[in-house]
Amino acid sequence: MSAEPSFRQSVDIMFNRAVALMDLAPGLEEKIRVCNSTYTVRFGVRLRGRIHTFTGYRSVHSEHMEPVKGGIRYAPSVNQDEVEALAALMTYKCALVETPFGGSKGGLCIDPREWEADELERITRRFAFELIKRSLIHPSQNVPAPDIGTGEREMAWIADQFARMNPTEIDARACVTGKPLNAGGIAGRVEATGRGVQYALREFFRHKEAVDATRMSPGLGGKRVIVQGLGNVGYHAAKFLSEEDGCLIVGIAERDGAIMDARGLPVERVKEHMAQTGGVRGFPGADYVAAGADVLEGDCDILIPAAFEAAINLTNAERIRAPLIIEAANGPVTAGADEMLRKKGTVIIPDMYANAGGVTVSYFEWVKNLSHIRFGRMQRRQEEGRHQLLIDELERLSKDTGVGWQLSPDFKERYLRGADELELVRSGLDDTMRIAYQSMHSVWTSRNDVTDLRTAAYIVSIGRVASSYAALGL
Ligand SMILES: NC(=O)c1ccc[n+]([C@@H]2O[C@H](COP(=O)([O-])OP(=O)(O)OC[C@H]3O[C@@H](n4cnc5c(N)ncnc54)[C@H](O)[C@@H]3O)[C@@H](O)[C@H]2O)c1
Repeated sequence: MSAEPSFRQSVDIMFNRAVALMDLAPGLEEKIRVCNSTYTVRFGVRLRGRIHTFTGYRSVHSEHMEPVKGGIRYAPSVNQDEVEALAALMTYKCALVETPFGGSKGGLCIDPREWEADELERITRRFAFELIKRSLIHPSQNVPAPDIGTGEREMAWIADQFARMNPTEIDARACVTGKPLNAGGIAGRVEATGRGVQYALREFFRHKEAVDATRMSPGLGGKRVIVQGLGNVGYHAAKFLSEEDGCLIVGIAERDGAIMDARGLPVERVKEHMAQTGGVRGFPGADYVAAGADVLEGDCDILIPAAFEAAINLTNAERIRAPLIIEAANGPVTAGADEMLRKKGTVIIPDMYANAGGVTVSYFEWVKNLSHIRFGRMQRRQEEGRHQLLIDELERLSKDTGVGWQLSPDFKERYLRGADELELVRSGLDDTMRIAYQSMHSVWTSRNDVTDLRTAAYIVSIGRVASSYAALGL
């Protein structure tokens, strides 16, 4: 059995498979594939009576559109290969869901659980300082977002650091997305990636050819799901899926092991248990398995790896039983495992599509910051006016024709209320996930030489990046 390629090589292998089926201008393939630049910084922060040196990265994969976009990850294992792979995936993801960004990604080698909040704030501000002074954080150049180990809190610190260093920049808040609502964030960003996974699955199950390929019944009802990682993405995906009629979360794998319950796990209570105890072990009423990764091989309909890359690899791919895998994490299936699974007939909904909900809503947040107005604030009055006209007309018709019907007060109230920001964000996300799926699906089902969704997704994305280069020049 051959050794696993690195994460970066894995992404390139998948890219090359798609490019072989495309007719790109000579040399363009290489220009699209390579990472434009990666900045490495080592900086010191005085903490706990001594200087601690930290290593961070910000990689820019493609600037065919600017700003470039991609999260900042805090984990001890962060390295250049990883951020470059993640930055490349960002380029393809943004192209697939048509957010007008190039791809980037950053990371800091740190275990955030080892530091107090005030220490993390100092480390984050210092890291942000290094990136801001090189325009690697900037509203029109490079816009980070949360990833593993970071969230709203870190994004608020970064935004504030940028504002302090650029006091006259009116668009300062647009330098980063995933901020808290009261610091320029947008409703629905925290849940966005998990919500996107739910919308992606709903759309997948609407297409007969897709469902047939999994040999499952249509719809999400009755589906048994196993999730790996109950962090931001995994928790929201599991929670929203458990709210779908008849869909059961039968297994959750976390750092400290996994829990199983064929009757369905109550996701919010599991999350509360994790917050109190630090893990899933000891969750009442569920079976506990110490070797958490084994649960990925369990009997289920949908497997959702939502923790980290290479979770499904050459050592376990053959034993994966789920007919459908949706890659909520980035790169959870290695190139070798991907090949094995394709041969077995497992359908994989690829990461660049499956977890694109995050960057989609980040795009909405960035637009909101640049326009300096909450979504729905102006539309609401306008909508109310139009809805009132319709209601008046219906009531007049009812009177004139003598047909005795009336709109219920409850209907009027709901109809007149107008959309709020969360509804607008969710509907924009749903539209995006549907349209992106359809673009991938039509390549998958219309070409005999394309046998999987990942290759189809790459073909759509690479084609769009290539068109940008053709329009702009290099
Ligand atoms: N946050 C986003 O908006 C976003 C967007 C797109 C993609 N992603 C991708 O989704 C994945 C998860 O990101 P996140 O933001 O949810 O991170 P997170 O830090 O919030 O959650 C990660 C979870 O995985 C768990 N975990 C760690 N090691 C594990 C192990 N060995 N087995 C099982 N669980 C383990 C952690 O305990 C944690 O609960 C990453 O690949 C990330 O790049 C995140």
